Amino acid sequence: MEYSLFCHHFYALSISPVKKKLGLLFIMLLLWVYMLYSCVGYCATMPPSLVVDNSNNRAKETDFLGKYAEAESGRPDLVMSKLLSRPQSSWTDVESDYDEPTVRRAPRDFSKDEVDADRAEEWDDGRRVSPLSSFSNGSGSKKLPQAIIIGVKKGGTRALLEFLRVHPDIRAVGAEPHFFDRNYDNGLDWYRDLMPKTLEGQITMEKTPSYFVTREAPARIYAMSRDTKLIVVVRDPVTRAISDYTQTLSKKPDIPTFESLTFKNRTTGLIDTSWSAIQIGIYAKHLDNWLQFFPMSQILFVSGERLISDPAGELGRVQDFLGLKRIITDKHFYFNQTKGFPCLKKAEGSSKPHCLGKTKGRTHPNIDPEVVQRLRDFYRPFNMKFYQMTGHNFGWD
Ligand SMILES: Nc1ncnc2c1ncn2[C@@H]1O[C@H](COP(=O)(O)OS(=O)(=O)O)[C@@H](OP(=O)(O)O)[C@H]1O
Repeated sequence: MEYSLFCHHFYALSISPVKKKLGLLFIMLLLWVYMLYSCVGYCATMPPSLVVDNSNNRAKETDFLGKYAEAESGRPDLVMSKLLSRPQSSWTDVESDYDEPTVRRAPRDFSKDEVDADRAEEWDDGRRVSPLSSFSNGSGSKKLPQAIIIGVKKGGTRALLEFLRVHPDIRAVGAEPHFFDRNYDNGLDWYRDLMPKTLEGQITMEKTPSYFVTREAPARIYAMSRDTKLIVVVRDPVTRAISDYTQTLSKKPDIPTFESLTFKNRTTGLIDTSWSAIQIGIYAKHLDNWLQFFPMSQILFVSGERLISDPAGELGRVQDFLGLKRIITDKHFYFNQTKGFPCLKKAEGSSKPHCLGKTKGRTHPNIDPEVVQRLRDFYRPFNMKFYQMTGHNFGWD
């Protein structure tokens, strides 16, 4: 009897309007908390706006430069003049996506404004960080990068960064900051703010392939930290040039043929070295610029070809160079027949296989073999010099 009375009361209470409202409120609260949670997570993964008021940063930067010049009593004038000069690419205007209106552009440069779109697509490839992982990213602090992939454009830099991100001791910014070429005036605080948070012992990284051909980049990186480790992914300069051209062609189908752009004068066979696609591949010249500031031991050259044929092997060298345990091994890769490239079995922050996007691994147009041969002849002495400088034969000849 008592039992049935209790049951009756309990039943009445459990379906009472008050209980129902409370239940509804509780669900709404849960939903609200989840939405807030998601929003925080999303915001935490957004890169800070590239358009900032940098007046404050500028002051800090000047202060930093002053301190730097004092400390660098060896060659402060050289460093200061390099640091304070306007960004320019080495040699002539090598990087085509540079959009500073005061900087002269190479006359036959067709790739203006195209590169970031390419990279943004690659970065925003559906592997958005979940709210949960954003919360786990809450600890730690943002640091300036200790290692940077400085080049080369179309070398395989995105593949290398995406592979490295699998390592638990590497945290990298996905988008290209272009700090040491285009955004230097924004100051180091701006740059640091772009970086993901890291815990003690984790390495912060970024990649901006145009640094390798930017005259001011070595001095500026040196000024940030002379201990910065530099990584350059190099690829056969002829294939690299064709890859570069293919990218431009995909955005601007009306540009002249590769063959006509290659020569200043087709009859004399004079190569147009003012064309950025050609100029970037003269690695020895650009490297010279870096060696004014960094010892060879601080620069690692990754073979773009081997990054495709043996990604684990190249990643092993990179992990050693960064002083990290070899965690990324051949177990992390599989060869995707459809893509025609190695892909990750599990990408960072995901349990799914991951190949790079469609802007990586494009089909190249057929180029007149005579022109290809002429380019091979053109690059040979520069390649030899580069092999000598690096002590490594990349086998392009
Ligand atoms: N695993 C994997 N998947 C896809 N693509 C790969 C991979 N490894 C290297 N590559 C080569 O990377 C080339 C693009 O180089 P980058 O990422 O340095 O280009 S960019 O400068 O950032 O635009 C790209 O050049 P193209 O083949 O000419 O498109 C690829 O050949």
